[in-house]
Amino acid sequence: MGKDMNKQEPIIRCFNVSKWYENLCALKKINLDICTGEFVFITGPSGAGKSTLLKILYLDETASEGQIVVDGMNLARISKARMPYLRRRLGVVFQDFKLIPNRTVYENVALVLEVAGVKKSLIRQKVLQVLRITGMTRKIHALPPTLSGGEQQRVAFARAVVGEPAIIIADEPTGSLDHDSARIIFNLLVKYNDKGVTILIASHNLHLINNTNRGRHIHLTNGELQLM
Ligand SMILES: Nc1ncnc2c1ncn2[C@@H]1O[C@H](COP(=O)(O)OP(=O)(O)OP(=O)(O)O)[C@@H](O)[C@H]1O
Repeated sequence: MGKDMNKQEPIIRCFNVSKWYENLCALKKINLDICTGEFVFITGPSGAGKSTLLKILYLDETASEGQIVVDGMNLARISKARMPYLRRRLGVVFQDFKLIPNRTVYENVALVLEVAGVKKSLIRQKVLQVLRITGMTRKIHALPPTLSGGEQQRVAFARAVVGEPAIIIADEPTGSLDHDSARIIFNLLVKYNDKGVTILIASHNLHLINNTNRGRHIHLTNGELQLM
């Protein structure tokens, strides 16, 4: 299939997705298609439901109602055996990095591939490659607490992409970073999008959003979706 045709195919589909936390409705009947290779920004005020939507997509939460299909897999019906495969199709970047503090940069990134059973020599090759892309090679033996916030996020980014995901989901990845570090992370997202990776990013950083011609902008308010 040609690249242009590929772009038309939704890699994420949400049909009437709702999420309740007890009496609180965090998402209300969300309908959303995201095509392969798209770059999508989700904005909205605090409490609008951005993280909830992303968590459902990266399997950290389950929807209360509705149907979600990610990369052809219906999340409500996916078998336990297929779950690790789906997780590997997703690279997740968090605002607070979520690195393991007592493991080195190399070990943090390598862990993803070790869990997936990749052989050691290939792990080394892939980890070195993503550390080079993220500019973190010289900190390969450092522990995360000794790194700046921007450096920690670059390691977290390397960890998210080392398994060559089809989709990168980033929840406020630049939220705690200074402007230059935010720009580096944003440029990495753009670089991967250029390779065909689908990007879904929740961000308050209107400066970055407004300074790129890239992407579709989706706005959430009180759990309801508005296409911009
Ligand atoms: N585990 C939870 N239990 C109960 N309520 C929750 C839980 N997680 C989120 N909520 C509530 O759901 C609503 C949506 O929260 P969510 O974190 O998705 O918003 P958000 O748009 O990501 O906000 P922010 O920009 O501040 O991160 C909020 O009212 C929040 O308090």
